[in-house]
Amino acid sequence: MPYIDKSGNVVDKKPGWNLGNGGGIVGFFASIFAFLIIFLKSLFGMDTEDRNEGRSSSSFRRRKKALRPPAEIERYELRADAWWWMRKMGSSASALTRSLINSSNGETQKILLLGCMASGKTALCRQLMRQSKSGSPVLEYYTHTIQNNVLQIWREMESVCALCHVDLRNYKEDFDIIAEFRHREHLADRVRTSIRKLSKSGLYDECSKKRSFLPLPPNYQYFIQHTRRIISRSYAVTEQDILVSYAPTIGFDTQTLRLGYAKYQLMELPGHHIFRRKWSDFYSNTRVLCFVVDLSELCDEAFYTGHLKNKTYQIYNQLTDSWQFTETAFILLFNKRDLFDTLSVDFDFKQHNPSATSREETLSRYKSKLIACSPVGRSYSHVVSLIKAPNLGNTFVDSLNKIFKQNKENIHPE
Ligand SMILES: Nc1nc2c(ncn2[C@@H]2O[C@H](COP(=O)(O)OP(=O)(O)OP(=O)(O)O)[C@@H](O)[C@H]2O)c(=O)[nH]1
Ligand SMILES: [Mg+2]
Repeated sequence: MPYIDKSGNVVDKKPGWNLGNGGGIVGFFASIFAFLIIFLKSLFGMDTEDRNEGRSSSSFRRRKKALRPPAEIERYELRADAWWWMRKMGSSASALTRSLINSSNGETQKILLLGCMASGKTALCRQLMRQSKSGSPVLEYYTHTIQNNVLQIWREMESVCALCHVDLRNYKEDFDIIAEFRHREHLADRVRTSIRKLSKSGLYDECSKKRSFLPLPPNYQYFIQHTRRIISRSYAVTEQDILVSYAPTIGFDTQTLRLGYAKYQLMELPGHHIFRRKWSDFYSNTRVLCFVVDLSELCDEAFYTGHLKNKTYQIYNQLTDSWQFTETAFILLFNKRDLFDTLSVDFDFKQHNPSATSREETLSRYKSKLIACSPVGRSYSHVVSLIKAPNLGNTFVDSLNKIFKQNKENIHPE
């Protein structure tokens, strides 16, 4: 269209950028793009508080930097992020759990794993991940953990020998060497030599003749039997080593579990009482709560008269009473059946409970007590040995299928 410029001449086009015929369209999209950038920046660059106070996103970034998590948390990307959210949101983790659940097109369901310390939550994750081939373990990390388990057992053997009145005078120097050693990345040669000497000494056999079960870290029989292989220079981690190893979970751990076409977010929280205070921050949006019970506690005097008395029951009872789990399905896993079978042979149940008729009866009474406080119609229970559970995947999936099928039927009644 002809256009008259400032000097009065008739020109073909309006002065400015010559964008051709498509200029209008490009300009239109450019302005939409710019608008989108500004909109997204205001959405993610500043939080509500910052927007209200009109602070710039750079001041927000500076604040975020000041809230950096400690180095040990930063090593795990997801944990660092979660840690930051917890701090930012005043310790409420609901945003994090929402983001976990909403990931992958809303298909991911959150499964919360809870239970007392060393009950077997990590073992459950390991088995499920292994059987579903959802991920592979970081072997280097496990080498360190497993060697540390062995080191710990031989350190504690010194006090076990004293307890069992076994003469250890010839090995005092070796016990001192391993007691002083701080295990960082590799075992020192002198430590390998001392542990090897102790494992050949026969001290363990003498102690186990005097007491059928020794006060040593979990699965000590396995580690004692495999000591020489595990401390050797050419040690290669095996799947069984990983399953029996123990390193208390710190913070929290999440894994994505794939079972068939379904995807689940497994979230394990540590069982130590210090961390249990923080459990409730992670309750929201839990579809399934899997509570792991350590059956070997039944063969411990502390279960009847000491610190373990009613502990697991009370924790589970509180969970089932929580308003945040009114729609949550419960899976109760009675774990360490193998250990219960071994320990219960020599354990005098009658001494602690005169009405106990047999070990099986004690076990079933304990199960009934916990099942009785589980919510009706949405609870499932299984007795398992998580370290020897070739069909765990199927058992677990069975319960999950029932839970999700029921949920579907409730949402879409036919
Ligand atoms: N014998 C036996 N040991 C088991 C079984 N399940 C777990 N364990 C062992 O018990 C120890 C503790 O298991 P974890 O799974 O790490 O315990 P956790 O509940 O995650 O403990 P925290 O992270 O401290 O809360 C490990 O050495 C496991 O190998 C089982 O069925 N039988
Ligand atoms: Mg754990």
